[in-house]
Amino acid sequence: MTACAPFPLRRTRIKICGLTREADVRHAVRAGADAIGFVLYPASPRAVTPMRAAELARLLPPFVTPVLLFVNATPEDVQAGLRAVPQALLQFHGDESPAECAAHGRPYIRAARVPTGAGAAGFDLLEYVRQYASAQAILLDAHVQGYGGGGVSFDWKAFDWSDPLLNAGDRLVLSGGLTPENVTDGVRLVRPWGVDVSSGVEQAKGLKDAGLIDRFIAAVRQADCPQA
Ligand SMILES: O=C(O)c1ccccc1N[C@@H]1O[C@H](COP(=O)(O)O)[C@@H](O)[C@H]1O
Repeated sequence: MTACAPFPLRRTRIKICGLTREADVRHAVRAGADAIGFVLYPASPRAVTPMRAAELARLLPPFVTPVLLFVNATPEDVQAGLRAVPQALLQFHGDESPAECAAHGRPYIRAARVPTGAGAAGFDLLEYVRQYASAQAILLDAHVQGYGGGGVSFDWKAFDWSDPLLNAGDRLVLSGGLTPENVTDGVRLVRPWGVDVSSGVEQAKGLKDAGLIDRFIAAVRQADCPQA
């Protein structure tokens, strides 16, 4: 773990997503993850059932948040997830409208799918942030084929992160293709409230790699330390 003197000025929150195994959940928590995501999207290679998400969520100690990820799920499916993991935060990664996201009366994370390459510059992120005013967090993912978890980044330099309207309320979560190698730069540039990673800490889809998790978290902590 990187040491900062006298202490980090901020502590970027870390969510690790797409866990399917007990050992991975235990390791992510020991390593310092703040939130653990379970994918309740049957088409994902990382999908778990609500019952399996509940088994894994039972391993979480206090102050580590379970997150249930959905893609265009029916309200009944979201409710089934919440019955299984009642303390969960919701994450909507599909085409859900603000009203659909808010309909469950629960805090939720809304994933914005930012076009890759030069397309990012044409994406009105400020308008998106305004549209989802009821979201507890706006997660910035790259728009890939499928709905996410693609290990692809968008051009972080396409936006003015110093715009107080964009970064208002400390609710941005940087995601999409983060790895132990690029996350320090991403955090230093965007200064998000949190980061979310799936592919970048995996040995195979749904199977996390303890060494990569350790390196990822150390790299985030490095970004939290004031630069010399
Ligand atoms: O992980 C998935 O399979 C997934 C499926 C559908 C929507 C989102 C999904 N994962 C989320 O995508 C982002 C970026 O992931 P990656 O780090 O680029 O692999 C992240 O929020 C995952 O939680």
